[in-house]
Amino acid sequence: MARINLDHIRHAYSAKARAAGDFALKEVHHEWDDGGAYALLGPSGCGKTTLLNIISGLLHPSDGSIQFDGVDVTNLPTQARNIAQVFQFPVVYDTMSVFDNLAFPLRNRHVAEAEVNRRVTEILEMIGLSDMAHKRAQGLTADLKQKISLGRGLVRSDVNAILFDEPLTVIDPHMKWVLRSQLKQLHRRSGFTMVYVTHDQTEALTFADKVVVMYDGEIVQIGTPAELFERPSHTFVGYFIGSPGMNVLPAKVLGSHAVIGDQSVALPGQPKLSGESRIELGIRPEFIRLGREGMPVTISKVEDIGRQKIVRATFCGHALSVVLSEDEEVPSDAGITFVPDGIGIFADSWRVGMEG
Ligand SMILES: Nc1ncnc2c1ncn2[C@@H]1O[C@H](COP(=O)(O)OP(=O)(O)OP(=O)(O)O)[C@@H](O)[C@H]1O
Repeated sequence: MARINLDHIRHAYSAKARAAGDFALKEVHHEWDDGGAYALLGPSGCGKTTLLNIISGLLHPSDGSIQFDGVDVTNLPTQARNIAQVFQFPVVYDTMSVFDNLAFPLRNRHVAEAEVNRRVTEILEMIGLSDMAHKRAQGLTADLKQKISLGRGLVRSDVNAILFDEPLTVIDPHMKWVLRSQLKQLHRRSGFTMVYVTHDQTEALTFADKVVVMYDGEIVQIGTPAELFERPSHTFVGYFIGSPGMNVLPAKVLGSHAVIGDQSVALPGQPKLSGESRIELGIRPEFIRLGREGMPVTISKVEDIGRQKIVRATFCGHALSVVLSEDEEVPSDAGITFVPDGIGIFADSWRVGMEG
């Protein structure tokens, strides 16, 4: 396993790139822990695959360098980086049995046959393919073939890292859930450094210890699922993580109050602003209380989603969502209050600190 250092990495697909906007991946400078489970999460086109390909060696970054355990691998091809990869679509040897497909990376490295047997049997068990061990891969369905690809990615125990690029796309929804939990368990048991690309927040939040949220070519936050939920660093994180996402309301700040329309909201401290142009107040729907008192809102819809209700409303002319538990009532003449600790102030999209 290895610690991964991304040292001032940037990438542009055009050699003429100059301005920040020309870079598909803006500067990334981070150290990822040995044995960490990281998910790269973000919408299509935000640069996840570009970053993953730089780690795997499929792509040479325009600037910066990458180290595994302090060894510079920037100029090493994929084969020399000692990594395992699982792609979005299955890569299997059709003429081989399921067992031999998994054994291939081990036999290739001259691992003793007893150890091959032990590892392959363990992984087959984990991915639920023990019964098919001696069946030929040819003719199997796409999701069974993808399980073989996953198994092959997991079978070696001497890799620097395992990289997964949207590996569950072709797996049916129930199996997706099972495999995700098994991958998490395997990570706990094995301590592999794992990097997992996805645009699905459930997949990222269940798999990873640390979620790397990317937006428009930039890493906007690296945090535990709880940190992303409780203290999003950027309005995009607030909006992208959570369902519904964080409410983002244009605001003015006066000392330790925020003014939204004709309403004044007490803040947990005084935001440290320095002349930014766009100020917003962010609050998650879970941190808004709805009752007979408080600031006036106009409710447009109440959605029942089982153990919770989502109330859609308008507050000072802005759309707002509130999450209530199923037994909470929704008064006809409702008012809202914000839980102070759930409030964040964002200047030009980035969270600002507060004093006091
Ligand atoms: N080979 C390429 N040549 C030129 N531009 C590219 C190339 N590959 C990716 N891009 C551009 O770089 C940006 C980042 O793409 P990337 O594939 O890394 O995003 P992504 O987050 O992985 O998206 P997706 O989830 O759709 O795969 C996008 O604007 C994309 O159009």
